[in-house]
Amino acid sequence: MRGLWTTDRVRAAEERVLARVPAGSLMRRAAFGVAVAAVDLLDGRRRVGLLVGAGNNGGDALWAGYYLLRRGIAVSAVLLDPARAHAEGLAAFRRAGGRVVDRLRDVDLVVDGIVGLSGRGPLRPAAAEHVAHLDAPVLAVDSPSGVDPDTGAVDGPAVRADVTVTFGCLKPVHALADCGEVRLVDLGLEPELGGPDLVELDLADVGAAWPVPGRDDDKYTQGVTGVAAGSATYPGAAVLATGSALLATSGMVRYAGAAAEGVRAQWPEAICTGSITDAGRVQSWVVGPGLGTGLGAEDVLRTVLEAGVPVCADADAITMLANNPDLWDARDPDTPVVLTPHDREFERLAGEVGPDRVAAARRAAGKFDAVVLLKGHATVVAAPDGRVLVNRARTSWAATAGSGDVLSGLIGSLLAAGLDPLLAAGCAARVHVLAAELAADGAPIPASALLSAVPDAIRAARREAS
Ligand SMILES: NC(=O)C1=CN([C@@H]2O[C@H](COP(=O)(O)OP(=O)(O)OC[C@H]3O[C@@H](n4cnc5c(N)ncnc54)[C@H](OP(=O)(O)O)[C@@H]3O)[C@@H](O)[C@H]2O)[C@@H](O)CC1
Ligand SMILES: Nc1ncnc2c1ncn2[C@@H]1O[C@H](COP(=O)(O)OP(=O)(O)O)[C@@H](O)[C@H]1O
Ligand SMILES: [K+]
Repeated sequence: MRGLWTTDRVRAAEERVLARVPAGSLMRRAAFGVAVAAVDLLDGRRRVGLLVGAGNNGGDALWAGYYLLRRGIAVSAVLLDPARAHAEGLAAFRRAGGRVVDRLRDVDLVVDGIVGLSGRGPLRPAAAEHVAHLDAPVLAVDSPSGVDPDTGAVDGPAVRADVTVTFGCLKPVHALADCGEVRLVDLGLEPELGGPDLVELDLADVGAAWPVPGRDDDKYTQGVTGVAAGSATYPGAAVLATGSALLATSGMVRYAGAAAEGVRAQWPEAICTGSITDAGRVQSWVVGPGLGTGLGAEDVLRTVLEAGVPVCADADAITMLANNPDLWDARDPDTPVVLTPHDREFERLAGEVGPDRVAAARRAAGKFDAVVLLKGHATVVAAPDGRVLVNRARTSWAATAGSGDVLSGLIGSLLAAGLDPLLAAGCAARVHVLAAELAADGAPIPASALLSAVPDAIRAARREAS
């Protein structure tokens, strides 16, 4: 489990540490870490260019330049705002033989010290101009400049980093945006930070939490998942959601709906019925994928919300809740609900997502007293109590029709097994991403292939945990 802290929390912790350590020592430690990473990336090559902004991020870069110069590496620096360049860092850089230049030329590595924790908005034109012409690998100091450190939002020119060296702790940008490989330099900040603002689950956490049958378990004790999905028009969604529930845990899966025949043909082990009213007892419901939004579908959603078991509401269920908020009245207030919108569904339900996806998911989770899993390359899962899990995909192969149906089945099965709804959604998202990666292995895949890779992904997670 990796914690991530927002910049205001980092600053507060830094202030407390700075009060008891010699001035400049934190910056030099940070810069030394940058220099070590730079040497590693240079792999024997010897020319480094620094892009130096107006604040301490630029100071880090200049001090890193100083350490590199002392190792015999040639370092040149562009000062984007010469009058405000970090004075001690610049003096040390010059003393060690560093050259200040107008433009970086013929370098093997670029160190991005344009802006860090105080960065807001895209790169300003002068900085953007330098970044646009880079052709060497980039090491970002603390965070890639132009990417918002608290939200990961990119709204214009930004640095694309191959490696990011950050200090003290991870910040939201490191989980929400592409920072290349992220390396953390210890500054002794940890004891001053308090609980994290966001958490990223490791595969081992997921493996440890994933339910597996014990000695005394049978098909009922592990939780029965109910799937109310699909329609005559969209039977595929039912097949995928039921299948993923079946592959995720060894408990029973019941399917209720108009796609019963198709589901039965594909999954003989699923207990299928044409109507929700005679579905039998379940410990969770997945509702929505391919269900439609007509009156019959509304009745299904109402029945599921009234059932008093945890519900994963996806796709058409979200649209129905957005169009007809009275449907919420059917829900017993103690029933946990996990909503899994993509951006357009989110907008229907709770307004525009905006650049701060974590804030948006938190807002909706509070509003609906539900866990909200906001889909995307970085998936954000927010609980009504403010806890947030983030899960960034390393590839985008999951961006294929039907892959959301697989995700909802995974969540439903974990809810049936009794996992905390936030953890259920977070674990499902992690396994979903891994299944997509394993299935794709470099080539596009349909959602059914992603589904087939779910057992391999769970196996990999459980191996990490053992
Ligand atoms: N605190 C500590 O103990 C330690 C801190 N450390 C380091 O300090 C860094 C934070 O430094 P910081 O607070 O001085 O600001 P920083 O991020 O360098 O920004 C500088 C100025 O840039 C400008 N600017 C803003 N947006 C911009 C944009 N889009 N494009 C271009 N320019 C933009 C804006 O200036 P403005 O022109 O708006 O006045 C802003 O004030 C932190 O990330 C870490 O690297 C480490 O040494 C470890 C110890
Ligand atoms: N660019 C992307 N990178 C990684 N994963 C993505 C990307 N775009 C979408 N996904 C994932 O793919 C799934 C798509 O779900 P959804 O939009 O509901 O599709 P569908 O309704 O067709 O099943 C989600 O889990 C989402 O997080
Ligand atoms: K930077």
